[in-house]
Amino acid sequence: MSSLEEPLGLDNLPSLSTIDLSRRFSSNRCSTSGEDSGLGYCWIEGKMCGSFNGYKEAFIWRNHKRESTHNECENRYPSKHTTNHQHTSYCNDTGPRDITNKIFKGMPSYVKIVEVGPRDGLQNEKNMVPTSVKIELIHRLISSGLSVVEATSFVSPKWVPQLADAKDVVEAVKNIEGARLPVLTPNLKGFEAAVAAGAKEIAVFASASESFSKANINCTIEESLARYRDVVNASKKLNIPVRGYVSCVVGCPVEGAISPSKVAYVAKQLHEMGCMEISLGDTIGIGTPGTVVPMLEAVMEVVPVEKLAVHFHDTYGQSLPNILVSLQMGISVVDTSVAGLGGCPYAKGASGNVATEDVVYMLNGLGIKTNVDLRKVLQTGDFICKYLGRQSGSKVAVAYKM
Ligand SMILES: CC(C)(COP(=O)([O-])OP(=O)([O-])OC[C@H]1O[C@@H](n2cnc3c(N)ncnc32)[C@H](O)[C@@H]1OP(=O)([O-])[O-])[C@@H](O)C(=O)NCCC(=O)NCCSC(=O)C[C@@](C)(O)CC(=O)[O-]
Repeated sequence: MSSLEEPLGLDNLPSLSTIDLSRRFSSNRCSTSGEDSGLGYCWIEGKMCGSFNGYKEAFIWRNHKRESTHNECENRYPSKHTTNHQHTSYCNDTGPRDITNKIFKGMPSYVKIVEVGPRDGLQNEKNMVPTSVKIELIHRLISSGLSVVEATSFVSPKWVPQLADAKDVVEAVKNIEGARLPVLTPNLKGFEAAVAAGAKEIAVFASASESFSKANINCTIEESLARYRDVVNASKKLNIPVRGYVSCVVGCPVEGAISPSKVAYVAKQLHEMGCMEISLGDTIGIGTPGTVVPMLEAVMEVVPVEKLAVHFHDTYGQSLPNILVSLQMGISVVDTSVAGLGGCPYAKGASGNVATEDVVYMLNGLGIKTNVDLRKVLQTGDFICKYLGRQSGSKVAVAYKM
């Protein structure tokens, strides 16, 4: 192995001050006078210049269409649905600088990471993970700087025995400060149990696929929405925030492709009933930017972008590009799972969620803040992988260990 191929040690992990310098200054746009390059913030020997465009100025893909009609060049932007489109067909007057600006313009300056490892990550484990290990995992994740850690689910223990200790987990972590610890609840029974245990935030989970809804929660989409209305109404009385999930946003293990309009419909229902955030889950990880972009476009027509989160499973290794296009479309909340743990017991073949370590690494490289300490997440991933006796699903963790 040459020295170039050797993995970086933790002390040498790429950061703004290393990789960004080469990229951000290649266009010579950032000066010490603070000229805003439009690329976001630039670093010169540790000092920031320029400013990041907030997500309010997000680069919404459908605006491209609108913009291009006023534009002198029809081919300026890639067409959203044509797969045979040549992505290099920019106008002659568009230089690399403009292209770079377009790529980075809508990116948020801060991304909230919602860590779902203790719930989505552990719900599919073959062997029961002891409650004490789950509690330790949650503590370590919070110490890594993660401000939202989904702790467990109050679902039927007959359906998901791995999380049958939900009450004990919540009772042990409910007073931890500095982080929010939502739990999943499929119905009022789960909601009441969660509240009794001390949960201060919950999540409900609907599906854009009728078949998956039946397999996962034993009811139709409409029945689930009716249940969730009851749960949200009950939570409003207690001032408990509710997150809403939509699963199978690109495809379903039974039905195959799911149309963006179905996803938009369920997301709108959850939003209108009062869910404060809607997380869009590619449950079986089959999406690519080619399918994720039209799905997000449809949802963004009916739910404000600042209320949206993305939740990718990495079955086909598409999570990072999917997250990147989501950020370009203005989304600033991303669900991840430490060490890439995860999978849904009712979605055969679904592999783990995108690894927290890999997302933090990418966001660090983009100069996007997360407040998450990559070193500590890597150590936390190491802790849980050692316990489970398996290699991490995080590429960054594997590279670091090589
Ligand atoms: C929804 C039910 C309960 C319906 O299950 P059911 O069998 O139709 O419900 P039921 O009302 O007939 O009750 C059956 C038994 O469960 C009990 N029960 C009923 N509710 C609860 C509860 N809340 N907590 C504890 N126990 C409960 C109930 O009391 C009864 O007990 P019994 O009388 O037989 O002893 C069941 O299907 C279930 O628990 N499903 C959850 C499955 C699950 O957690 N799947 C993984 C979620 S991951 C996901 O959806 C995707 C996501 C969010 O990660 C995003 C992505 O990845 O894309």
